Formats: sequence, C-alpha cells, structure tokens
Amino acid sequence: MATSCSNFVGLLDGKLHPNHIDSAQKYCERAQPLLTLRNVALAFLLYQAVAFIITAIYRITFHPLAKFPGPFLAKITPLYEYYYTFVKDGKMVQHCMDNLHPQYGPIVRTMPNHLTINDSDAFHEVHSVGMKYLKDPGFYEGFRCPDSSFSAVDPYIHRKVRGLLNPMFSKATVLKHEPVVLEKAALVVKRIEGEIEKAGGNQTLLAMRRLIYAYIFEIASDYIFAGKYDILNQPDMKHRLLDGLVSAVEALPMATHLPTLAYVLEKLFPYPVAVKLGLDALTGQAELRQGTHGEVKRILAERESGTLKKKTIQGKPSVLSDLLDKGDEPGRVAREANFLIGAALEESAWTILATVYQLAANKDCQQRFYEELKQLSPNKEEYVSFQQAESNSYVAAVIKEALRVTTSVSGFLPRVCPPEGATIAGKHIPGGTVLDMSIYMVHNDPKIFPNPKKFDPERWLQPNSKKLDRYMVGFGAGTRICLGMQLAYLNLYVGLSALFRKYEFDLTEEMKKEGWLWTEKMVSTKRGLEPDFLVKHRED
Ligand code: HEM
Repeated sequence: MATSCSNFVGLLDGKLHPNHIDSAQKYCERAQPLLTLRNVALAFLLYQAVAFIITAIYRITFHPLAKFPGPFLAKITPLYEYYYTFVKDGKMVQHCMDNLHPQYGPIVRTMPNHLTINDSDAFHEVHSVGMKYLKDPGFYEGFRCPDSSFSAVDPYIHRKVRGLLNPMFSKATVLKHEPVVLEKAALVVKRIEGEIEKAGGNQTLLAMRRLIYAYIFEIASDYIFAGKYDILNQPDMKHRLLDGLVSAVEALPMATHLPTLAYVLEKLFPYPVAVKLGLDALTGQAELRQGTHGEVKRILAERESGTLKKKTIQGKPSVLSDLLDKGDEPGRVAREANFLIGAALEESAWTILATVYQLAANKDCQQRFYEELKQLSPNKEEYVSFQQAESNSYVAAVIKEALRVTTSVSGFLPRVCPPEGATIAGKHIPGGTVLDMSIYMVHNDPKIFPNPKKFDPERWLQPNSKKLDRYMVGFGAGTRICLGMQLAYLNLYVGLSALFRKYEFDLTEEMKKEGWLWTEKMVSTKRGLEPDFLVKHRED
C-alpha cells in the first residue's frame, strides 16, 4: 500500500499545488488497507443480509408453499421453529396445537419448506405402508446412521434391515422372553419392599425414575445383547451405558434440527473435555456408542474363542448375535444396537412412569385396575402373566389409554411428500414438501377422543370403541411402525400389573399441585418434580 501511495504522489508530482501533494500524502497515511478482517466481516454480513432478503421475498412470493397460511416469520426462516424447540425447550408441537392450528386451520406452514398437518385421518395417509412418503433426510440423517432400522431414509436399505430384524421382534419370539421380564419385575418388587421396610411401616415415598429405567434397561439389554448388568441388584442402580442413554435424549433436538452444529460441537468437545465441562448430552452419546461397541466386541471375541453362550438364560438368541450369525457387518450391528437400546429404553420407561402418575391421579381407575388384577391373580405373591393381562378387557383398556394419554413419541415425525405431490386433508401439497405430523396431535384430537386430556380407560370399552383403535398410534403406523412394539407391550403389561397388583400409588401434595410437567425432545421428557410417588401395600 505504501508503494502505491508513493506512486500516486509521484504521478502527480509537478502537476499539482504542493498543498495538494501534502494532503494527498496525509490521505495515504490515513488510508486503511481494503482487505482487513473488519471489511471482510462486513462484506460477509452484507452478503448474508442481501441473500436473506432475496430468499425471504422468494419464500413469500414464488415458493411452492407461498399460498399456505402460517406466521410470517415461519414462512421466511426456520428460526421460528428453532425458537420454540430450543429457547422454549421443546414446545413447538404444543404451540401448533394451542395457537397455530386454531388460527390457521389444519395445514400450517411452520418452516419455509415444512407444513404441519393436524388431521388424524391424514396421519394414516402419510404414515402408511409402502414407500410413498419417506422419512425426511433433513431430520433423520442428523442421527448420522443411514443404515439403521430407525434412521435409514433409503427405503431399500430400510427394507433389508427390517427384513433381518422383524423375526427377532415377532410376538412369538418376544414371548420367549417373558420369564426374564417376570424375573426383573420381581426384582423391582423386592426393591420396593426394601424401601417400605426401611421407612419402617406400610408405606414409603418411592423415587421411581431410576427403578423403572433399570427395569427396562435390564430387559432390553438382555434381549438385545445378552448383557448381564444386574443393575437392579446394585445399591445405586447406576451404569455408564444407562446413564449415557438417559443424557443422550437431551441432545436429540440439536441432532435432528441442527445436525452440522451438533457435529461441530462433538468435534470441539471430545469426550474427555465434555466430561470435564459436565456436558452431559455430549458425554451421554459417546458413552452410549462406547457401550454398544463394547458389547459387539465382546460378542465377536466370544464367538472367536468359542465361549459365546449363544442363548440367553431362556434359550432365546440375543438380537446382536443373531444379526452377526446372519452375516451382518459388525460396525453396522453396533450402530443398530445404539438405536435398539435407545428406543427400547426411553419410550417404555416414560410410558410406565407417566402411567403410574395417571393411575395415582385417577384413583377410581386405579381401584378398578387393581380389582381386575386381583381376579387374574388371587394370590398376591403370584405375578400376572402377559397373556392373562392382555386378555382382560379393562387391563387392556388401561394400557391403550396409557399409551394414548402419555404419548411417548410426541414430537414431529417428518416425512417428505413424493415428487408428484399429493392431496392431503383436501389440499394439494407440492412434491418435496416436508410434512410434520405428531402422534400427540392424533391422541389429543377432541373429535376422536372427547375430553382428550382425561385419563379414561372406559372410552375403549364402549360398543363402538373398536373404531378408536385406528387412532391409537403410539407406536406409529405403516411401514415405519415401531419394531419393538411387542417387547414394549410385554414390559408394560407385566410391569404395570406387578406394581398395581401389590401396591397402591398416591401423589405427593407437591405433585398434586404441580401436575405432570413434561416437554418434547422428539420423545416426551420429564420436567419439574421427579416422578416420586407414595406407595403402600395392598392388604390382599
Ligand atoms: C412404549 C414403548 C415404545 C413406544 C411408544 C415406541 C414408539 C415408536 C414410534 C412412534 C416409532 C416411529 C418413529 C418414527 O416414525 O420416526 C418407533 C420406531 C421404532 N421403535 Fe419403538 N417404541 C417403543 C418401544 C420400542 C422398543 C422396546 C424397541 C426395541 C428395540 C423399539 C424400537 C424401535 C425401532 C427400531 C424403531 C424404528 C422402526 C423403523 O423405522 O422401521 N421401540 N417406536
């Protein structure tokens, strides 16, 4: 720059008044280089602002979704949804139900390329059997595992993986596991007895969260990798893999909404740093991965050394060893295990805890539930079997109502409209649009479930109740319906029957005041008070 300035002065030399030369020299001294960091940043911001304005104008004028109603900000930027997801801690679905759909109707533009659809029949159109509406890559690829049953977007990969897994989760296979589930339920009861004894009377205040997570974790880990953790027999019921799973849930919105940022954070804060800084959501994911990879390594090593006990205690192969037997690649098997154990744990544990709350808050239902269980198992010391419980219409109605009211997977499950477009809820939707629909919305549709917030098992026992079954979509629907549904039913029927046959549950005064606070992280997650309940023995 100094050279160019002296050239500039030199060029003018002799043609200008000395004063001009002087001021030109001063100008050159003051002049800043053009390519400073500040200028580059300004230019970048300017570029971003102009690009944003042009994109925003396009989104509200010529974009294929321009004519769909919705809040102005939501039409021009995804920040609108991010606000409810991140700043408001998982309140987008609730916001749509309470405010957007009443104001704009059943189809609302909630992001530039997303429509939220609140129409219970349309749910089945979109979540149907076949390959028409595929999982949205923008959301599911955030899990960074394109070859797992849960997050595979490519329908051919998904079909192949489900083909391998389906037989391992059929009702007949799952039922072989019932003795394990009954054994774990008995351990839960033993711990409750211990707590009541410690309290020195007939009742106690029971912290249930860890107990129920440990119950499900033991069942699922036994089923998936024949893991023997024995957490229910340990004083603190802690295990790294279990704790990792629980914390990893908090990272779901970041992974699904801002996958690049999630990736960058993971790289910026590798495991040891994340542990030091107490970043539970990041350490949780790492611990989950380490844990499942460790299980696959163990199974492979046992296979090589010929020490693999191919069967778990009940003569049932574990899912992972079965997959390896079928020639599945070990790396993929480990990734699959992450999803299987994650999906099995969070949803089942949530459903049991939230159902205990509902039954404790609705004492009439709890009493009838207990009486039915007593009929099935007159001897208090014996456990109600899955088949007994399932064939009792009131017990089955409690489980259905529990799955409806507590809705474990409450967030949006985005699907992509096929390229040719489709007619949904009476409107033509352009191809490529992302369709956000939520099970929570179907379960709380007052046209189908009048007074939807009420926990009312009787609604499933009316002469015309059969038609309601179509709208109990707690496990999703269509081709991507939950793989572990039968295992979940087994856990729920056996677990809840064991608890309510033997004990009466009540809410604490604090819980009565606060109610059941929760939020949505794709899956429902507890907020507010811990799920602690007053528990006392049933007389007989
Ligand atoms: C009460 C318990 C459970 C509930 C409410 C539940 C609910 C759901 C829902 C709604 C979906 C669809 C998600 C989507 O469309 O993105 C799903 C998928 C899935 N669930 Fe479950 N689930 C439960 C238990 C389990 C268990 C015990 C397993 C066992 C391993 C499991 C494994 C899976 C898998 C692998 C998928 C992906 C299926 C696919 O896309 O093909 N779930 N679950």
